[in-house]
Amino acid sequence: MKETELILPAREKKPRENGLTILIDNGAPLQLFMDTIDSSSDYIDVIKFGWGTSLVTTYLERKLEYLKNNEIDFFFGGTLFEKFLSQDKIEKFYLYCKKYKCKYVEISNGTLSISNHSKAKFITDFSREFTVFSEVGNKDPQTANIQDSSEWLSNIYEDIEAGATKVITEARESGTSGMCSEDGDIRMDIFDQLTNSGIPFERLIFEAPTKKMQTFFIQQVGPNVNLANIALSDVISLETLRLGLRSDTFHQ
Ligand SMILES: O=C(O)[C@H](CS(=O)(=O)O)OP(=O)(O)O
Repeated sequence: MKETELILPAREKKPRENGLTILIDNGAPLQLFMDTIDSSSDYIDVIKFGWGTSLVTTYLERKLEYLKNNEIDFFFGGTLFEKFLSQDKIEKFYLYCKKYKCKYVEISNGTLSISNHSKAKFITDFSREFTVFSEVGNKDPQTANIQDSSEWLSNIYEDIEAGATKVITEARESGTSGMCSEDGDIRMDIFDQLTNSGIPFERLIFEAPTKKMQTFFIQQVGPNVNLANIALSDVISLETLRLGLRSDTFHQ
């Protein structure tokens, strides 16, 4: 960032624990991927290869090499974990993560119908060898709608207890389920419950694919809120929101 006399919010330098920006790669072409990193690596902490895209991505190894050279971490989307689990092949998922030298693993139950308790057992198992990001919330809007805020809270506690380093709140790539209503509004019952719970925000990562969601979390939690499912094209835009350099958060 350029030096000026402006007074702006402090941001931890990388590698940081708070204020993480986690991008979602939904299968971007290699050149676009590398250009994004070249232009903005100071503002990218982790890249998630969304759902099962890592299986289909031709240049996965080259992307991983590029991330390593730029000190950016990565993980595979939780849906991939769920896919292996649905076919009773968790050992193969473990080997897949080892093969690609993953440091992080996402453990979720947003699509596959397993209890949070079962999910928590996998969190414990995987946390012996990986840093686990768990995910809470359902991808199906109808199922998500009937998950009340106390269920969210107890699931988050259970995940942390089981060994999750941070817990991701579901919103999908579209921001239309999990912690969001179908029209993209954040469910305030869940957010308020989280705020009142005393769980440090550092332990949470909010999926926030839209500017509206990013603005909300920056306003409510602060510039160093952890945000995920950020599009490759939104890195600089998000950083300016964090810094109060855009109208939406100008008066923070
Ligand atoms: O949970 C997510 O945010 C993503 C993306 S989407 O829900 O498929 O749009 O899934 P994941 O498997 O965690 O990448």
